[in-house]
Amino acid sequence: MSFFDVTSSGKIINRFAHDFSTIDMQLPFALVVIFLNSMTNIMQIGFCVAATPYFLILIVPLFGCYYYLSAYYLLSSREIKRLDSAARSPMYAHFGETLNGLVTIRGFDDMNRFSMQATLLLDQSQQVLYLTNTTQLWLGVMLQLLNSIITTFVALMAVLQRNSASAGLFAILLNQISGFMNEIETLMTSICNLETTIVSVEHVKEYSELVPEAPYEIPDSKMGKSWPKHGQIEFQNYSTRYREGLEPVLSSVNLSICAGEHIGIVGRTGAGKSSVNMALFRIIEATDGKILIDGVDTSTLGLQELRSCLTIIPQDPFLFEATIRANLDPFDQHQDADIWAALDAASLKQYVSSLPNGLHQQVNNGGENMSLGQRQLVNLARAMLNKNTKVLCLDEATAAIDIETDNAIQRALRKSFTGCTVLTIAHRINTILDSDRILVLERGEVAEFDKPAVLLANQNSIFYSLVNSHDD
Ligand SMILES: Nc1ncnc2c1ncn2[C@@H]1O[C@H](COP(=O)(O)OP(=O)(O)OP(=O)(O)O)[C@@H](O)[C@H]1O
Repeated sequence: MSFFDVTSSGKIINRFAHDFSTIDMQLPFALVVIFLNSMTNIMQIGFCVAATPYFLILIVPLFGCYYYLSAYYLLSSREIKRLDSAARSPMYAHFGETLNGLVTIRGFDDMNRFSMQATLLLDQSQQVLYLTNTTQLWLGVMLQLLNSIITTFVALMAVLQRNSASAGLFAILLNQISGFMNEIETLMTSICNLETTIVSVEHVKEYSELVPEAPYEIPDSKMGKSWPKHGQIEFQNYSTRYREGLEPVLSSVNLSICAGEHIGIVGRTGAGKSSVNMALFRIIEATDGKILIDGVDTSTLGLQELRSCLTIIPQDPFLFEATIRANLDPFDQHQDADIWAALDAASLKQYVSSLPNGLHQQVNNGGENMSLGQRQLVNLARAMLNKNTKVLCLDEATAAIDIETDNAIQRALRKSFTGCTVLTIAHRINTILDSDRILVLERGEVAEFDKPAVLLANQNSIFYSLVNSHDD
């Protein structure tokens, strides 16, 4: 995930669009042109040398000049290619962001600003094309200059050798030299193109060497489908951070959560509440210590095995571009009756029944055609369908829902997930007051962890002050 944190979407689109198209379309073409032109050049040089051995005198300085010119040209063209790639990324990123935010942009009547910015970014990316064309023109002019010098040299030789060589032979030689120059020019441009297209190969290679997540599957894993049986969670001296070089977001956390316990997690913004879920699902890996679920160290499991056994309703509800049914049951494992029951428990039955296509109503990309609250409820219903889960994480899952529906959902959650270990990050503190224990986090450390009544009895506790500040 740290890769996506630090890499813009425009940069990724650029790699998959521009760099791949360069490798697919230009690279093979450049290779073929280089091969064909080299063969033609060798034959032409052979012919010229056979016609007059004086041509050999020209070859060494000629290649010296070509070498110097191509090295000089390549220095700039390589950098220009990099600039070209860098100038395209903001354009792609802007385009993607505009598509995602179309509704908001139209809502704020800000179309002009976005279209002007798009034009500006397009212009900026085209400026580099101008540089590419001018450097190529420069190379063409220099090569033509060399061509004229050599042609003049051969013509001079023809005058000097007018008594010993035939005019016809020199006419053929001059003709060959002009052809040779054209071929050399194409060859050099192709070598330079090859060098610059290699930058795209470099880019793709860089991505192919990124360090991947931990293995999805561990061969011969002995966990089986019944794990976890109880849902007991233990953090042992656990520390983690989002990326190398950043401060830890959880430090030396020691917690023991019993099977079936309901834990409310509170703390100020940025205290590390969501990071607990990230750590449980191994979206971020431990820098120290470990997490045990039913006595099994989660770092020894395959990611697929671990994540499919836990259930989360995240802060940002995620919906696929598919029907409501496919969103609730992506692997088509449940009967319609179970899906309706889950929708009923999540207070969504009435809404889905009122839709023209019911369960088969299409959901737009990211759930754009639903309100945030409805998206959260669909996520909730999806979790409720997964009755076998033993660990449920709720990350401010009902933040966008009105209080009445929230209360109904809290009741439904308790009913649907009896016997499950539930970790709830609460937006409304009253929804976690009846938890078995409350975990208060402060700057990534466990500040308090006890029964709500015990924490509320202590007027100096952070939880006490949080509850009272909410009452205000
Ligand atoms: N993707 C990320 N990359 C780097 N740092 C991050 C990332 N996500 C969160 N953090 C940092 O980690 C710390 C803990 O964040 P976390 O989201 O766990 O806090 P939180 O208590 O859930 O906050 P909130 O109540 O606002 O959701 C914060 O300082 C935050 O800036």
